[in-house]
Amino acid sequence: MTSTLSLPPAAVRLRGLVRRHGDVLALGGVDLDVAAGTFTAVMGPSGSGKSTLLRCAAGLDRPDAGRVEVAGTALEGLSERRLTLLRRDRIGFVFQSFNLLPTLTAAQNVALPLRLAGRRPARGEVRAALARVGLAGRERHRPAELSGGQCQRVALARALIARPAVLFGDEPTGALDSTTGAEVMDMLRALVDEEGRTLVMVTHDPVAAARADRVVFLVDGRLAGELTAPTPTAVAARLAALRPATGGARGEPAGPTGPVEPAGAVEPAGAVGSASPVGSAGAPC
Ligand SMILES: Nc1ncnc2c1ncn2[C@@H]1O[C@H](COP(=O)(O)OP(=O)(O)OP(=O)(O)O)[C@@H](O)[C@H]1O
Repeated sequence: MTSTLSLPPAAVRLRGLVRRHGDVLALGGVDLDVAAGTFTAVMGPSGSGKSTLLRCAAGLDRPDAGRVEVAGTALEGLSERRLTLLRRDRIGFVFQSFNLLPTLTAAQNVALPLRLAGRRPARGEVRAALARVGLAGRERHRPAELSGGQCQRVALARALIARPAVLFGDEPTGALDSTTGAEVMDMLRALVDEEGRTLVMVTHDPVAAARADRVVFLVDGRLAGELTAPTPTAVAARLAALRPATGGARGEPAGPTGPVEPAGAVEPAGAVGSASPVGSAGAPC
């Protein structure tokens, strides 16, 4: 038996991950391990491949080469059906846009992944999930009756209801004002500290990234270092140091060695918290 096999599996293990979008090399061979029960932030200039990395790691996108393991299960070679089941049962996802179904109440939105799995929620399960994110008493509210921060909390409760092995977040506070975003970050941090959840989050915000245990940096689809025990100042300084090499600040295309196309909005069509592709009828609050 090799020493690798004797180690407990990482919650997420990426090896040699390559993903092309046409002529664009979005990921150029990424190796990354995420330990269970930790909070990892992914940062980098616009177009550096952060969303692509997250989507591949969460089984929402298939890499062209390389290996993805989530909670010890290798994703390559899984049929679409088995991949869908894995996403449904083992992976949670929250996005910048909350993707709540506007005609459903908060409780119905949270229960949706269970319903889609053919499971009736246990008595009190949905109520408890909403209470966990500070929304006790809001069960019957529809998204239009909730603030943006409350909608993101509903999305969070929905992502967690099936108790996924890993929660992925793609700029989960990106649509929120700083105070509300900080509240959501408090909640995410508490999920790791108090419940041992594993969280991997893409963000552009050094303050949000500094809530993580570890920040990994991507440039031109490749890992470009990491920070442990990050502070906002250290994260911002590292980001600033990355930018000259890649041609500019956020929103500018990467430099000559980088991707040749402008960054596209990578909206995860149809994802509703559990990473199951179950329709895209959700609308922001
Ligand atoms: N579906 C797609 N089709 C074509 N090109 C794509 C697609 N998705 C991503 N890309 C390209 O791949 C590269 C990486 O994109 P990605 O969205 O992963 O970067 P990012 O770091 O998340 O960017 P941002 O911070 O702007 O969201 C970019 O050049 C982008 O334009």
